[in-house]
Amino acid sequence: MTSERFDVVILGGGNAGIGVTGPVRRAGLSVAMIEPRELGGTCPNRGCTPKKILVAAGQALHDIDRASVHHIAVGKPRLNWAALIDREKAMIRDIPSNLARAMARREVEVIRGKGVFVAPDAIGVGDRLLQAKHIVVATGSKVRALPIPGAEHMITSDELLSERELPGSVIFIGGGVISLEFGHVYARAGTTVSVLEALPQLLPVMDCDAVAQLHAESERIGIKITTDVKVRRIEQVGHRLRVVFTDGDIEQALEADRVVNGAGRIANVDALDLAKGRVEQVNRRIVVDRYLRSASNPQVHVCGDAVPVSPQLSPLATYEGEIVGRNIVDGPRHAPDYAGIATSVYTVPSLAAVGLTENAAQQSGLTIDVHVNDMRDWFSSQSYAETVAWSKIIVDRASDLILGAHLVGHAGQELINVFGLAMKFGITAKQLRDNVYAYPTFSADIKHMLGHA
Ligand SMILES: Cc1cc2nc3c(=O)[nH]c(=O)nc-3n(C[C@H](O)[C@H](O)[C@H](O)COP(=O)(O)OP(=O)(O)OC[C@H]3O[C@@H](n4cnc5c(N)ncnc54)[C@H](O)[C@@H]3O)c2cc1C
Ligand SMILES: NC(=O)c1ccc[n+]([C@@H]2O[C@H](COP(=O)([O-])OP(=O)(O)OC[C@H]3O[C@@H](n4cnc5c(N)ncnc54)[C@H](O)[C@@H]3O)[C@@H](O)[C@H]2O)c1
Repeated sequence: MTSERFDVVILGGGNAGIGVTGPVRRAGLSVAMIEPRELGGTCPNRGCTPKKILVAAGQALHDIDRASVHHIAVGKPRLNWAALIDREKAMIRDIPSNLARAMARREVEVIRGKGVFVAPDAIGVGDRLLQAKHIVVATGSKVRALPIPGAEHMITSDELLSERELPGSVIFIGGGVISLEFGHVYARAGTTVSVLEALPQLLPVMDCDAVAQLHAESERIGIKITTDVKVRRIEQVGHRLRVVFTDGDIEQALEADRVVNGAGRIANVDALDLAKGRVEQVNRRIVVDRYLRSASNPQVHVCGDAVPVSPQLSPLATYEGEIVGRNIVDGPRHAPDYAGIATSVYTVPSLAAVGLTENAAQQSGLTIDVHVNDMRDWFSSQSYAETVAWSKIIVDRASDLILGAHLVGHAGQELINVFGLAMKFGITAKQLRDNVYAYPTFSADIKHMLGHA
């Protein structure tokens, strides 16, 4: 086997891998990208983008449900689920080929297959051997396997985005982002939805008061939520599935047409033969330094969901990819800064957040002001007949800087970026209050969310 030489070999053609290509190609380095599936990876093909198309349908059903508040009489909506899935697939169909053209324009050689380490500076893919000055692990994440009997009966978000038949009932194991986002769409479409969460709180990393708002709203639309449970096993019962779990000492069971593994995703690095690359891992997590390089082999860089220590978010994967690309070009100078990264749970209404939760802010030792508002009786909320409209903004009293913002409803998935911008560029609470906003908009309420100085 003759070896080919590249400056950079990237494993994975998702957001992270593609993010690397900009800086390294601008610097004129030769690049090979290895990808076995659709270019673009999870976000455009099996994640954010197709999911949001279903969420948009859920929003439409919500709006129809609220139509009577505006004195609009509508009949019971009928959702053609198969046609919705077809619309979703049609909308994302061209993304991989568009990205292939973009990679060709950047003169990145895309190689089809799965890459594995064969040496600290070499990757094998099919019958090719690629030697590289820099190797980038951008292989994303995969659903965390659950070690329970009957785990093989579970499906994942991949199937939820593809199945053309709307199930009558679904049990989600795990009360995280994926379960709640799909659970809201399904519940609005008429499916009976149950969520079983191991911890006392849904979305354990989010602000507990914000989660309480979303929890109540999820129950209002009919989702049955049980927290603090231990799932024991899954059994086939005819054409249905039964999930057996314990709630305290009491064994209980729920039955449904489908059971979904929504119990988290882990870095997808266990099939890479990391030992041959001299890449240290602990519990199947690559150990990285602050520049996103392997702690044991600095020729190897890691970005996106494959990084075990940063949130699994699509814009963050692109950002980390760009950081890795810049470090390859400039040497190890650029470390990621995760402050001010806004995120949203795309339920209807959404839960949007940036920065510290109140608990984390309390523990930071800073003196904080916490502005909490139930905004349901504000004019903007009433105009749009919002069912929930809630905000918590946390401000550092000494510097007047925003430490965290948590919004449920009230266009939070858009407004959160204003708070993210403020956090990143040091805009104070006073400056946010002093800004003149277009009126009437949800953004104009930012002034009032911050209370009076
Ligand atoms: C259902 C769902 C919804 C989501 N919604 C959102 C959202 O709304 N907002 C948000 O910010 N994030 C969302 N995410 C998370 C987001 O999709 C990921 O954080 C992001 O796609 C990660 O990008 P990545 O490049 O690190 O990994 P990926 O996009 O997964 O790319 C990794 C690529 O590596 C390839 N690969 C694997 N093994 C090898 C190998 N051995 N050799 C070569 N290539 C290999 C894979 O085929 C894959 O294409 C969602 C995720 C899911 C599952
Ligand atoms: N809107 C978005 O930005 C978005 C959307 C979807 C996914 N994502 C990303 O994908 C990642 C994976 O999503 P996810 O929803 O699978 O994970 P998650 O980490 O959001 O939630 C997993 C949940 O499952 C619970 N859990 C774990 N083991 C369990 C068990 N045995 N029984 C019951 N509950 C259990 C956890 O306590 C947690 O609440 C997220 O962390 C997120 O970063 C982001």
